[in-house]
Amino acid sequence: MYYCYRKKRYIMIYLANSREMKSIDTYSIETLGIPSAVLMERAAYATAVRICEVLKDTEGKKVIAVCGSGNNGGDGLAVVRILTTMGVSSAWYMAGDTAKATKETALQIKILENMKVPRCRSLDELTQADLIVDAIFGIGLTRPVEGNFARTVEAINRCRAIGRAAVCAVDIPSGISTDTGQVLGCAVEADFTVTFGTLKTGLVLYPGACHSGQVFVENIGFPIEATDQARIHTFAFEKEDIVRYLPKRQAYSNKGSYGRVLVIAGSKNMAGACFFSARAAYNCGCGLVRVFTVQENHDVILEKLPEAVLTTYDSTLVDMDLLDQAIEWADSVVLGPGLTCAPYAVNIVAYTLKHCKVPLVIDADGLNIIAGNGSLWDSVPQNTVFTPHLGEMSRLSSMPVGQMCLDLPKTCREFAKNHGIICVLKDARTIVSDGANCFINLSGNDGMATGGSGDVLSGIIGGFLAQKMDPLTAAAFGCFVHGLAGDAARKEKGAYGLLASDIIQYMSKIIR
Ligand SMILES: NC(=O)C1=CN([C@@H]2O[C@H](COP(=O)(O)OP(=O)(O)OC[C@H]3O[C@@H](n4cnc5c(N)ncnc54)[C@H](O)[C@@H]3O)[C@@H](O)[C@H]2O)[C@@H](O)CC1
Ligand SMILES: Nc1ncnc2c1ncn2[C@@H]1O[C@H](COP(=O)(O)OP(=O)(O)O)[C@@H](O)[C@H]1O
Ligand SMILES: [K+]
Repeated sequence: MYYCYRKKRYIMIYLANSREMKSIDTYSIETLGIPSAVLMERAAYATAVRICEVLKDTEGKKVIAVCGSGNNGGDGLAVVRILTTMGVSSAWYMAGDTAKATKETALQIKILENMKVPRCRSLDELTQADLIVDAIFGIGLTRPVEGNFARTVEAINRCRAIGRAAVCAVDIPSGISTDTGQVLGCAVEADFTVTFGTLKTGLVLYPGACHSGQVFVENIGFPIEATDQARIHTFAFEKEDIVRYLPKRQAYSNKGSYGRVLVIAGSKNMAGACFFSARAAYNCGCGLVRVFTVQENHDVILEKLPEAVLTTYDSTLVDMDLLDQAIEWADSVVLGPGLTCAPYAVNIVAYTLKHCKVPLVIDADGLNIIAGNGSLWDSVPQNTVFTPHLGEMSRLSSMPVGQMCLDLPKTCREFAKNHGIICVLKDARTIVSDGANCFINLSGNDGMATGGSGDVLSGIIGGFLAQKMDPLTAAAFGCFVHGLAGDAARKEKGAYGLLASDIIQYMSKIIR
């Protein structure tokens, strides 16, 4: 859960990487002249207030801050001073070398020494804490945590694991990469994180999101122009964005006004994929959906989705004229769910890629067919939306899943850039990129790891594309709506029994 201070100007949530965050910091301090100590004071004050809120009654409670020698450590030391002045019993432990302290951190040490605030000399003393402040590393972490630092991180985690102390991470849990959310060596597990200025990508990407606990984003006085000049390129939708981005309905309109989606999907014994995709496209407001599928699916689709227009084919002899007419008719095309990789399906994919002039979403077997037939890349239209899960992405890019996971935003962005497409890299935190900007989807839950869930997503994206949304927005916004519908379904049905059809059903609670 993320608590952001209300933004005055920005729509969507901004997610900074370490370079962008440092740029905001440096610009505020060096160009605008805001003293570093002022920012540090506000950061520490905001953290101290959150700590008091979490501790509720601070009487008899003890807080110990574990600090590095960088400015993250400086924040931690200032937290100890502020808590002390608030009457909270507090102490500090230096995990870093004081001789290497930054000027701001050295100043904080000096003040604590002048105030005679107790300093812990051994990690064993951490067991006396009711709350540990993790201020070893922030956005300045550059390499794996090892040696004494690793032992310190482990000591903090031990205190938490035995239920002795709660842990508050300052800015980001120490050991979590600000850019990728990966654990560099080892990392602190926090109950909550107080982060400054803006969310960081490492706080929302897994496993960083699990290490961060509840995240509070605090305004510490970075001016808006400092954020603007940093050119943050990663965003996330939030609930308030739904009304802003949803295609508008007009009283003076008809079904032709909201676009026509062609769903090329399904095969013998795979009727569900076309049903899910087609139904989801209807549910996001498009005017007409045509399903292009094998003749064996005729009756079941008509029964399950009588609203759909049907074009069926004989898979032993696909009539490409029928396919051509269907493509001509459409305002957007969804290609691939449940299609199989049979030779006739390869022909359908090849024909569609070559002749489709409207926005296209390629999913599931559409992706597998391209992965298995490299020459098809030549006919993929620019800005086509690809929706691979990690396995499909591995087939498409020949990159092992483990390697992709080291930096999912980079994997997604580079794939999109290299191929001139929009990539929707589906995972617990789906990433969407056009090769330049990235969206990280913050909605959704593990109940959605269920058959057909991806078919629903491709239908939603196709539905928004038909309503003239630009492909990047349709892809990112589609993921957000899909996840919110999954969250609403989970709330009422729980995670275990959640089915793809529930996601479709709950869509109408999200977009109305
Ligand atoms: N300018 C300021 O005064 C502000 C600083 N802020 C805080 O400052 C933090 C960033 O401070 P810094 O840039 O000093 O960076 P950090 O305090 O995150 O730490 C960087 C230091 O640790 C070293 N280091 C990196 N990885 C290491 C590893 N694995 N093992 C051992 N040493 C390692 C680096 O060489 C560097 O000396 C933010 O996260 C935030 O908490 C905020 O309070 C905002 C204002
Ligand atoms: N743990 C999770 N948290 C959030 N979303 C998830 C999670 N697991 C799966 N999803 C979402 O569910 C969908 C699954 O898609 P996909 O793997 O293609 O399923 P299928 O092939 O069964 O249709 C994706 O949109 C993915 O982001
Ligand atoms: K930290």
